[in-house]
Amino acid sequence: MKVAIVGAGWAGCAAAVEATRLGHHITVFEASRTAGGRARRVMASVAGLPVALDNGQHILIGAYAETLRLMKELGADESASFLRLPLAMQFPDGSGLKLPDWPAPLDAFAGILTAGGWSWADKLSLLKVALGWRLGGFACQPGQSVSDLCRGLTPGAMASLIEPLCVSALNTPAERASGQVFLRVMRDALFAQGGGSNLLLPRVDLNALLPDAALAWLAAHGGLPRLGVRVQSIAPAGAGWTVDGEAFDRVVLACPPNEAARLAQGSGLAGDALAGWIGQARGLRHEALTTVYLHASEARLRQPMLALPSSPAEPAQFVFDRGQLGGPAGLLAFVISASTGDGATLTRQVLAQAARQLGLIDLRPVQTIVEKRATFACTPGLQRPAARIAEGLLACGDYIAGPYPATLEGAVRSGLEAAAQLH
Ligand SMILES: O=c1ccn([C@@H]2O[C@H](COP(=O)(O)OP(=O)(O)O[C@H]3O[C@@H]([C@H](O)CO)[C@H](O)[C@H]3O)[C@@H](O)[C@H]2O)c(=O)[nH]1
Repeated sequence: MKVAIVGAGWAGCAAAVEATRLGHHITVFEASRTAGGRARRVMASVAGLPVALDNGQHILIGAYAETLRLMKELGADESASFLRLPLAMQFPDGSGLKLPDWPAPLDAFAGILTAGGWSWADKLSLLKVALGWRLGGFACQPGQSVSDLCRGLTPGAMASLIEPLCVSALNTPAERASGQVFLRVMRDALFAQGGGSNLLLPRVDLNALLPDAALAWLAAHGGLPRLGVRVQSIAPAGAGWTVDGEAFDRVVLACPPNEAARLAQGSGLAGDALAGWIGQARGLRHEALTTVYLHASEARLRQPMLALPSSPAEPAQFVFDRGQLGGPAGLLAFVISASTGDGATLTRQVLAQAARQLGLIDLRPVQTIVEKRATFACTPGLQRPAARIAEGLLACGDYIAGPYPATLEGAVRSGLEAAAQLH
């Protein structure tokens, strides 16, 4: 079939590659001049030299099987692309969780028992709550928040593990984050088999991880990536659809939910199902994510990634040493998940946080990137739109109904699923 894919973020790239592999003829329409969407390369300059940053620091975990499989299929070498480490969430003073390289779930239990800086009350409360989640099959009521799930935990265990894990994985603070989705992440991150809990820290920029290879693969397999083309309208036409007047058998909307809703609404189709889909897509709330890049040539962290104690005045929850991850020495990426406020204020706050918590007083701002609609707010009981919008019209993206929060794996899986539904 002749298929149009609107959007070349990670979901659109996955859909396009998989659909081509299944024998369809693909045209990708991407509004921007580059692929990657909300997980893309941004060029900057450090000490007068060009350097590739990311619009947001991302990490993957070993359980992201579909993303890793697709990257491999596109020719990526995992060890060149990522630094793979056992799961650790350690703070600058060395406190926090570090899993030994043991089989799950022994690694998680041993990691909790040996965590530095935690009191016995913290450890026992975590073991008890984690055991309860495991015995309950990592399930809870849809309306429960992460804070609801953690009522038995000490404030120390909340502050040093659950809150940073929750805000980094769901980009939503624990008190308003979905307990169901969080438990799925915990199951995969802390109790997965075969290296599933490993952290995969990118050594290359986000475009080099997947989107560039996907577009090159598509071009080599007869696909037509059209960059810099923002689709204005789609419309049903016989058994198929048109995209800006051009005929296709099927259309996959791989653009963000508000844009997918714009195109679906403008298609002229009517009906309760379509109105319901548009309502759900437009009803999603979003969370921002800010990455503050700072540099000082002699700055080096004790580990490539550290958790940071955070508060409204010291907003970064994590810092990554890009110098240990293939970037220039001394380049640090401070991540503020679920961020609020403007870039200038956040940069000032992070400079002060880095000086106080890391003793780094010579850091200079490189670039601050505020992604205002970085992810959907992953709240309890959230009804996410389905992949099928109407006959012959599908959607994919990190926001489509699925077990994961807004992650690269969620986006990729949704793209693969849309391709599988093309019949
Ligand atoms: O009219 C339009 C509007 C937008 N686009 C392009 O669509 C692309 C959408 O990609 P993206 O927003 O990146 O969404 P996707 O679901 O593929 O993947 C994201 O999920 C997150 C994940 O949640 C972790 O943060 C990840 O960052 C992304 O991979 C985009 O390129 C728009 O320019 C269009 O073509 N036409």
